[in-house]
Amino acid sequence: MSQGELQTFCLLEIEKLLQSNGKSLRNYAGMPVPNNCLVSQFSNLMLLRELQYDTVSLALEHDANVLKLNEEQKVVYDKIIDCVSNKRHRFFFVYGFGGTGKTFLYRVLSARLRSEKRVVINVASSGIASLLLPGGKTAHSMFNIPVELTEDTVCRIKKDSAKAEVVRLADLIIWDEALMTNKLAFEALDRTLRDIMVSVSDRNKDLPFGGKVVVLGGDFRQVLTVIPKGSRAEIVMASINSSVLWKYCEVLCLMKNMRLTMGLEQSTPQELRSFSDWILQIGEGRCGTVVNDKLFVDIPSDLIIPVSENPVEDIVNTIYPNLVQNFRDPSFFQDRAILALTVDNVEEINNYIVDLLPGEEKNYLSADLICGSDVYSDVDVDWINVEFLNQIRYSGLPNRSLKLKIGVPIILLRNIDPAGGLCNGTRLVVRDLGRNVIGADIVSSSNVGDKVFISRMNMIPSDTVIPFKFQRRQFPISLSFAMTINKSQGQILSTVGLFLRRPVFCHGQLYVAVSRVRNRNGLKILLCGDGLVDPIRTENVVFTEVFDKI
Ligand SMILES: Nc1ncnc2c1ncn2[C@@H]1O[C@H](COP(=O)(O)OP(=O)(O)OP(=O)(O)O)[C@@H](O)[C@H]1O
Repeated sequence: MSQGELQTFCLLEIEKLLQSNGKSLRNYAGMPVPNNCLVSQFSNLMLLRELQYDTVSLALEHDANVLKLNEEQKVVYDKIIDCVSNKRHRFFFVYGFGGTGKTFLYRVLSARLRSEKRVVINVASSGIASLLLPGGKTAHSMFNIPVELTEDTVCRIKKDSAKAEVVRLADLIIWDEALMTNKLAFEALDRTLRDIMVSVSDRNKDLPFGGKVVVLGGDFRQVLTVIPKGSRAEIVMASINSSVLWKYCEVLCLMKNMRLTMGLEQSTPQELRSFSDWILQIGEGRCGTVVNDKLFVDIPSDLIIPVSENPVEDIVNTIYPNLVQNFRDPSFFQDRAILALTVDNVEEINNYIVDLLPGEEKNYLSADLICGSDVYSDVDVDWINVEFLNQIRYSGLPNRSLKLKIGVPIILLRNIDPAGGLCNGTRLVVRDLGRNVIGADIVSSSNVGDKVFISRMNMIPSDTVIPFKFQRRQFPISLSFAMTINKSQGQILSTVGLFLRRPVFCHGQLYVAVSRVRNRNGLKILLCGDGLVDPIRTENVVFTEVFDKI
């Protein structure tokens, strides 16, 4: 690479990082900008990367792992490979609960096709799930899917761009955790692919996903796409199996739990099987008693945490025993968490624990401001003062006030650098509390042990429930002694405490919570509330109609 090329390459990388934080090199006086003549040459880097896999090592990886596929995985593998090899356009949904080996299967498929110099696009609905896929990206960043979706939305991919070229060449598109995404996003991708693929054959404009082989994966028992304040019908109607595309889809089921074999040091196969069956029954609403149209599940007594006068203290003592002594051990927080239903419950537990811990506390405050206040004709913006903005709290947005100490575990709330393992959902432990940066060690997903620095960023929530846009400048993190059940989706932990101050209220929440552990010994549940609470049973919410359309 010449000096000029090297400079353009570096500037493009810096520009990408800045743009993901809402800034550009052009915002900084005196900073050079990438040389336009060289930019087009580099934009094809994406394609180069897709074609530069080490085919020999991938072939070896494939040959070793394809032999390990179980019978049902092999059926799915053969079907997909057959479609790709014979250029038969198909749309599949791989339906299997956590641990049935969906990711393992995607890895074998990707290794096989990439070893043959074919292009595979691996994406996932969440950043944390994308890290598990080889060369994985979030679907929104790969396909430039707009945040606000309507029935006419298309992805922002120009037909003559390098990205369009990668998409055109792709032999297989895999999209994991598909049920976390609104069906409108898949419909936007479908329209975009038809449009892009017309240049290959006119026929493609009439084929689903422009004639590509598309594999979505997920588990209908889990929490479905989140619609703020959405009704049951709205949530069910927003999932992919309510889409016009679903009629083209072939569902491929995986039922054998491959993760079971990994918890064998601590449980017998029978114990693991019966625990796994109990979880599945919860997920499908097949166990419990119906009282006044509500489904209640009995919790085995050995899973229950007895409640005293201070339930927060009870669950903290159970899940984080000898907290003050263990607090300096970096592995102590790595594999355990308390799960709660609401942001308020999560905050109550996090603040309780951080106050218990030794060390100097630093309180980082956000800077909040309303965006474009003159454009809200239907909102009286005069009463939206800074104090009011400071009080806004909801899932996914860091708090106005962030109380931290060295050694506390935190979770990222934004995708900062997916390639470096810094995604929405990555867990870290704080090592340095600077004025403008926080130093931390990664303790979950890929890149465990890496030391990273996190700076403040501007965040503009896209929540339609708030009738105006505002910006919060804060570190994109929150404490993670406790997290919401929805946030825990996709994470596997060894010790989980489920804190139910009120029963679950949405499809999949109880299932997701109880299925985060590797085996039964790792799960404890605390039932409490202001009114009368049955100490051994809790409500389960399952939108059974979602299974009717599979
Ligand atoms: N055929 C197989 N042979 C050996 N190990 C396997 C096989 N299939 C899956 N596994 C292992 O079982 C574990 C669970 O598999 P995997 O993570 O692929 O499941 P999953 O369905 O993607 O789960 P989740 O939805 O929770 O991410 C992994 O450690 C994986 O390596």
